[in-house]
Amino acid sequence: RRRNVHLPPGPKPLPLLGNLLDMPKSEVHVTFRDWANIYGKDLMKVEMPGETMYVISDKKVMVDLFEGRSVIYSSKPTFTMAESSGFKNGIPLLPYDSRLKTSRRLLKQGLSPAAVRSYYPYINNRAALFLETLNEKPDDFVRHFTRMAGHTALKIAYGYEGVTEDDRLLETAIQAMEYFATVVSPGKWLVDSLPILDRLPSWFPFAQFKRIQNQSKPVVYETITRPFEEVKRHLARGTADGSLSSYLLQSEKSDPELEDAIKWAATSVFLGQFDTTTATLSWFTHAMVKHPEAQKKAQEEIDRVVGHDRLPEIEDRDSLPYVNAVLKEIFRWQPIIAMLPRASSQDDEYNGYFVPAGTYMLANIWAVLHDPEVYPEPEKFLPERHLKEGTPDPLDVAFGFGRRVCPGMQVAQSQTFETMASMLATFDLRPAKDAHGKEVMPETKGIDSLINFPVPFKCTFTPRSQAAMELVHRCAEHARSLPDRLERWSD
Ligand code: HEM
Repeated sequence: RRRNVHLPPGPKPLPLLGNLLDMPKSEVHVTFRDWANIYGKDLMKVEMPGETMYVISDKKVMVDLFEGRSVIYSSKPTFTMAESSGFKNGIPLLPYDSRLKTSRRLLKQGLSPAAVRSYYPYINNRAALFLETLNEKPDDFVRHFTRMAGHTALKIAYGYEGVTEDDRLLETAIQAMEYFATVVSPGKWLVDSLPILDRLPSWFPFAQFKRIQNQSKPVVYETITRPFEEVKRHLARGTADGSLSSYLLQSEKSDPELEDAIKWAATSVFLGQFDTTTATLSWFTHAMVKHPEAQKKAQEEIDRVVGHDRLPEIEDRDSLPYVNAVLKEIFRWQPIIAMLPRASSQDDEYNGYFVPAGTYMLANIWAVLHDPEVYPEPEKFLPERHLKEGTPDPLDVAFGFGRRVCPGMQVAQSQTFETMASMLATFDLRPAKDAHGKEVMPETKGIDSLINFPVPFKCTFTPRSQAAMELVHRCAEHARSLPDRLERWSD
C-alpha cells in the first residue's frame, strides 16, 4: 500500500538471531554511534531476536518525533521482566495511557517551579552537612553522595526525617534501585522479547529470571509502601509537612486509583533521584581530579563572586557562568542515561521510512552529545565550549524530550550545582597517591549498567584552608539548628 516507503537501513541481520552476534558486550551506545555513521543517523534498523529496534542518533529527529509527533512517540516498550519484578506501575515504564497522563499531572504539581524553590533551603543545608561528613571520611565520598541525595529525595517525596547510618528505608530503596537497573536492561532478558516465558514456574530449570523477580517484588513493595503509609499517619495526626506526597494527598480528591498513582509518583521521585545524582557527582569528582586547570578556574570564580564568608547557594547559579559550564560539560561528557527507550503507538512514516506501530525506538543521546561537528573533540572535558555563543545546551538533551522529559530535571540540576559549587569552594580535589608518593590518575571508564557510573576510583579531598573548614562547621551547625520542616511555597 505504501509506495516509496522503505524500512531504514542497518547492519545485515542473520535469520532468527538478527544482529545479536554483532552486539558488543559493553558500551552499546558507542557501537550504535559507529553503525549510525555508516547506515544513517536519522533512523537505523537493528534486529534482535523477537524485536526490531529503530535507533535514532540525531537531535533533530529526536525533536521531530518525540516533541513534534509526541502523540505517537511517547509510549514505552514492554519490559515484561521489570513489570513482573514489582515495577509494573513505575512511571518510567508506563505506556502512554491515562495512568501515565495522571502521573505526569501529579508530578508537574509536586515538582512545579514554586515547589522546587521550596526545596532550595533544604538542598543548600544538606550540602553543608555533606561537606562535614566528606571532611570526616573522605574515602567514602560516593556513599556520602548517595546519602545526601537519598536524604533529599526522602524529604521531598515524603517529608521523611532521620536517615541514619543504618537506615533501613534508604538501604531498601538502594536495593530496589539495584533490582530496577538489573531488570530494565534492554536486550538482556529473553522474556522481554518472548513474554510467554513469564508463565514458567520459578522452579523450572533455567528460570533464574523468575527467582530474581521473586526476590525483587517484596523489596519494591516495601520501598513504595512503608514511607507512604507513614505520610498518611502524619496527615491523620496533623503533623505532615509540605512534602510532595502529603501535598498531593491533600489537594487531590480521595480515590483509591488516584492514591495509588500518588504513591508511585512519590516513589519515582525517590528512586529517580539518588542514583542519578550520585552518578553525576561521581563523574564531577572524577573530572575535577583529572582536570586541575578547570577546577582552579571554577574555584577562582567562586572566590571572586561568592567570597569566603558563606557557601555558594543554588541562587548563585546565574552569577557563576564557569561553574555552570562545568555542570553542563559533565552532563554532556558523561550522560548518565546513554540511550532512551521509547515505542511508537501507531503506524507512521518519517523521511520516507515506515515505522510500524509498536516499534522499539532507541534514542542514542550519548551519540548526540558526542557529535564532533557540534562539540569538537567530544572525548575531551572542555567546559569552555559552553561559554561560546551558539553551542547547543546539552541539558536540552540529557534530560530527554517532550511528554516524557525528566520531571525531576530542576531538582537534579539544583542539587548537583549546589554540591559541585560547595565542594569547589571548600576542598581541593586531587588524585590519590601510591606507596611511592606518585599520583595515580583514575581511568576514565564507566561501569556497564543502566545508569552510567565511573568505575570506582580513589582521590583526596584537601581542605582549601582552615577558614574554609570553619565555614563548613558553622553552616552545618546552622543546618542542624533549623526546624526540618518543608514549608510549601504557593504557585
Ligand atoms: C542527574 C540527574 C538526572 C538525569 C540526567 C535524568 C535523566 C532522565 C531521562 C533522560 C529521562 C527519560 C526522559 C525521556 O524518555 O525522554 C528521565 C525520566 C525520569 N526522571 Fe530523571 N534524571 C535525573 C534526575 C531525576 C530526579 C532528581 C528525579 C525526581 C525528582 C527524576 C525523575 C524522573 C522520572 C519520574 C522519570 C520518568 C518520566 C516518564 O517516563 O514520564 N529524575 N530522567
